[in-house]
Amino acid sequence: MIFPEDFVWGAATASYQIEGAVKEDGRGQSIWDTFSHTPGKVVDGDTGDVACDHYHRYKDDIGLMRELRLGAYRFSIAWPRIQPDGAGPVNPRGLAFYDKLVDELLAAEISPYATLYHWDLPQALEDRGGWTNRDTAYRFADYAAAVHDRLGDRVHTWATLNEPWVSAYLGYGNGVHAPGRRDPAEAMRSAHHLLLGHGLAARRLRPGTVMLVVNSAPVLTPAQVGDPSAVPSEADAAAVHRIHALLTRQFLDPAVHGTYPAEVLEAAARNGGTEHIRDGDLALINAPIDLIGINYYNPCVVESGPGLPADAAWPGSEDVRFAAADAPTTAMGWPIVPDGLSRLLIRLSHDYPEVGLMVTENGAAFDDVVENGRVHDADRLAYLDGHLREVWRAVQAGADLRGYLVWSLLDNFEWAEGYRRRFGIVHVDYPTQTRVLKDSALWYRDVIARNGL
Ligand SMILES: N=[N+]=NCCCCNC(=O)[C@@H]1[C@H]2[C@H](O)[C@@H](O)[C@H](O)[C@@H](CO)[C@@H]12
Repeated sequence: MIFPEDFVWGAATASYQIEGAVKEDGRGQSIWDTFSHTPGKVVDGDTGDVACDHYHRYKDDIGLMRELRLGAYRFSIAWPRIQPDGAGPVNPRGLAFYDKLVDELLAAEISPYATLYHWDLPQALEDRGGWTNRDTAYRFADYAAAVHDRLGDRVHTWATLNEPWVSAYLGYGNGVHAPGRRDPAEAMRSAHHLLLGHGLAARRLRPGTVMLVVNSAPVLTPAQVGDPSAVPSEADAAAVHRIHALLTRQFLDPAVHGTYPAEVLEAAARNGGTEHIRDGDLALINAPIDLIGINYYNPCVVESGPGLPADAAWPGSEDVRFAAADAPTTAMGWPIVPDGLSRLLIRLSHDYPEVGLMVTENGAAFDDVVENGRVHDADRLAYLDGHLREVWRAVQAGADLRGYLVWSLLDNFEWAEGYRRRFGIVHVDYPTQTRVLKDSALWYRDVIARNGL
């Protein structure tokens, strides 16, 4: 299975998950600093205070990327390093870190892909309402412009947001993520303002290549997981349609087509109203973009039935029951369904033919053991192999798929799960900060070398 000649192979990380140095060089506090230091929010009371100490070790980490022959490295920029209070003058020492990071990547012949927002909102903006406050969208656009002014001569691929669904519905809906608020109306307002920020920022990142990165999944009934030809009941088909609208179309329809699905407008009307959606907003959100970044881990399995009554993560899903998949699971409890990725990519390439696609995250957490300086992570290697075969199938089926970025380069701070969940193809021993290439990394290096499986 050989991929197109210009297919991009890479890896992805995010600032709060790997950098550490949370008080260094003028960095301001983010909502994840606040959240992780709030007792009970993160497993084992873990925080991103040190993480992988990438802020100080980035040159060695880029050396590992070069050893793996990565063509691209997707990282995120910590807004609180650039504008400690989320607005106003740029902090030169904060920007200087990313300036050096980019130069080191280019010297290693690795293309820098920068994500502007991977969840570490400046706390000062949250103190003024965060993403429930429309003004935050405008602050985000100013921040994006300031970073692009400095790095845009060398960074040519930009992601505005990482997974606005997670930011809105886990941050403001069920409170599992920072800032830990639990209000479905606030979650829906936040989703809209995140999209507004995306649209405003996208216009200020040209002439770069601009993408919106979403967590997406094929929404399937239990029967469809193993049998794509299974025909759902009318009620189950309605449940599938609704969740696909809430999870994926809520973000891609506005961004690519300048429209909201009726299901989203109805859910908003029943959860706080739609006053926050002002005339002209959809035109602002619908800024031209080049790529959709797809973060895929597992399918979303649903059927009709009593919904999760107070689950503010899914307002508008009252008559949908989330079901288990008949499949093995990763250490996160997420079902392993490789063909879910090809089914998703082919569906999205049909629904949004105007834009290209890139797999911007795909990977798996499994418990790792270091033995004799090696990590034989056969489960992770099998997960990646199986999913890459599906990526290849999607390309063969005609999807305009530009590349694949594995999540993640390094074991890192896995949000509310802390450090106990390891997604890296490179093992990190946190007490010593020693890096070890796992078997999956050695395998991935060979995949890149032969441009295929
Ligand atoms: N209800 N519910 N649904 C929960 C769906 C959440 C899916 N999680 C992701 O996609 C996150 C993405 C993130 O970019 C990265 O920063 C995370 O480390 C990985 C691994 O967790 C994935």
